[in-house]
Amino acid sequence: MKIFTTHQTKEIDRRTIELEPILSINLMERASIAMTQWLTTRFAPGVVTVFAGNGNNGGDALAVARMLAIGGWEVTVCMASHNNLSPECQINYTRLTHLTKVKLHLLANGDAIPQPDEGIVIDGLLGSGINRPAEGTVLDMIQAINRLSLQVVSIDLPSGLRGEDNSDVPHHAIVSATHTLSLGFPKLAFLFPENDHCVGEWHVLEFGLHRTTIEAMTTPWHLTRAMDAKAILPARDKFAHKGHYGHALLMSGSYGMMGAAVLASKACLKAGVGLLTTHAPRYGYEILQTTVPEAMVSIDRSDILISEFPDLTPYDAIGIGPGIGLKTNTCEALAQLLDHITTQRMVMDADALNILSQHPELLDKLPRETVLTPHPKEFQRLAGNWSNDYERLERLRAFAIKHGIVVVLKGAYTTIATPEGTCYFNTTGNPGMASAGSGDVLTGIILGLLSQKIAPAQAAILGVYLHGSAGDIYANAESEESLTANDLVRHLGQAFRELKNN
Ligand SMILES: NC(=O)C1=CN([C@@H]2O[C@H](COP(=O)(O)OP(=O)(O)OC[C@H]3O[C@@H](n4cnc5c(N)ncnc54)[C@H](O)[C@@H]3O)[C@@H](O)[C@H]2O)[C@@H](O)CC1
Ligand SMILES: [K+]
Repeated sequence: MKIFTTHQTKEIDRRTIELEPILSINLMERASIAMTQWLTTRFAPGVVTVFAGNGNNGGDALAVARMLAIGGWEVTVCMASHNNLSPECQINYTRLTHLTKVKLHLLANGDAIPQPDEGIVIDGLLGSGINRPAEGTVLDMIQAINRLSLQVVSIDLPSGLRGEDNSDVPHHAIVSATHTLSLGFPKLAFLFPENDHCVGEWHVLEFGLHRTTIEAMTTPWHLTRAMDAKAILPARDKFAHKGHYGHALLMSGSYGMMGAAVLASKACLKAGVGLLTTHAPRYGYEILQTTVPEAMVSIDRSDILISEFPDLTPYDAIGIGPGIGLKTNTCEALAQLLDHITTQRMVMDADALNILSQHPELLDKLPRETVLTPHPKEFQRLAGNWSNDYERLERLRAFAIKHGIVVVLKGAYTTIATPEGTCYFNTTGNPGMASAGSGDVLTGIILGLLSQKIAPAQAAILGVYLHGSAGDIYANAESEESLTANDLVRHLGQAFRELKNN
């Protein structure tokens, strides 16, 4: 699903009005009907306090207020004034004033800001038209809303929040919503951890924007829904043999860190690879042979770390990093590997990424479309610091473009950036997955998918989706708290099935 900028969304609104064609006021009515339907399926009729601004976000709010009043709700509306309204807001203001049972507070008349202690609040003060941090009366209303202990439903955006970059906006100048009803598309800002305090649960409401315009408009930002991940999943051939699904080489483990190699190996096998060879230090031999009997083991000359790599000819894809440590011999083996790799696809994680940040000259040797899977700290070591989430996203895109690689930045809404600078935000997963070994499992899954000749960016998108989905399946059945990396491996089968049946 595409994520557009606020500017693009306005253009889509405009083209819908022109090409459908539909009057702007009627498009607003359609959006307001979609929001009212959402509200009435979620809440029983009761008390609602509506805060409306003077632009089209306020127009939406006034239309929703009218529809709820007609539906039997007890409606109070609060506005700064009824002057300088946008044309659509003016029409909806007039329509609302015909309903005598709606209580209207105009702060310009000296009315106090209502302080309801029951029902729900609708926030339609500011939407995508915000052009400066909120101030004056609007800021007073935002702060009044935030002092209430009621559920707040924001129209399109929590008032005060911009669709993209919010680096100059203080938290106290944004409404803290319980739910945000995003019109047409999600906003980029919803996906940033720094906005978690204000966005609440967000929901995208469709209201019939112009299809062809949406299809033709390009954007670097996408959200991966089940149908997008499913489209990547290749069908399995009835006459396939194990060579069909590729031979993966996993280079993983060191003394005391063999668990990483076990988890990544298991995950790679569960992701459907044909054959797996795990290259590990000598001390890892028995561990791997007993815990992952399906994998072949290639033994390093070193007892305790990886210091070499096997002949690469048989392999379709290589995964390196989980638990390998940062010793000089291992760094040298990695540098050598990068000199010898030919057609193999590659995924690098954990200590392999730390080696890259210690030896940045190696970044130039990465084969095009190598997949790196850093968590934010690892990415910071690779690419430098950032001061806000928007800047972090820009840095991620720039880094992927500069080095011609696929970067998987892990976290809530794990973001996959391609060498072309396109970003895919994942929608599965839960906080229970921020635990030891979770990353090793992801590396194994992506390695398994790469071996099956799925293109690197697609393998990353699908792998991240399945990994999160396995976590969600477990958390729904058990709990987030008890989730361990092994649970992710165990539920990968169900994650595949759910995706196929979707
Ligand atoms: N084509 C349409 O009619 C549609 C518009 N939609 C709604 O329209 C909204 C955008 O409407 P607008 O572009 O009118 O913008 P807004 O309603 O977001 O706000 C614009 C008004 O607020 C003022 N303003 C900006 N920043 C301010 C600040 N910090 N403090 C105080 N006032 C400030 C502006 O000068 C302007 O008067 C969307 O968010 C959505 O809710 C939806 O109804 C969908 C269709
Ligand atoms: K709003």
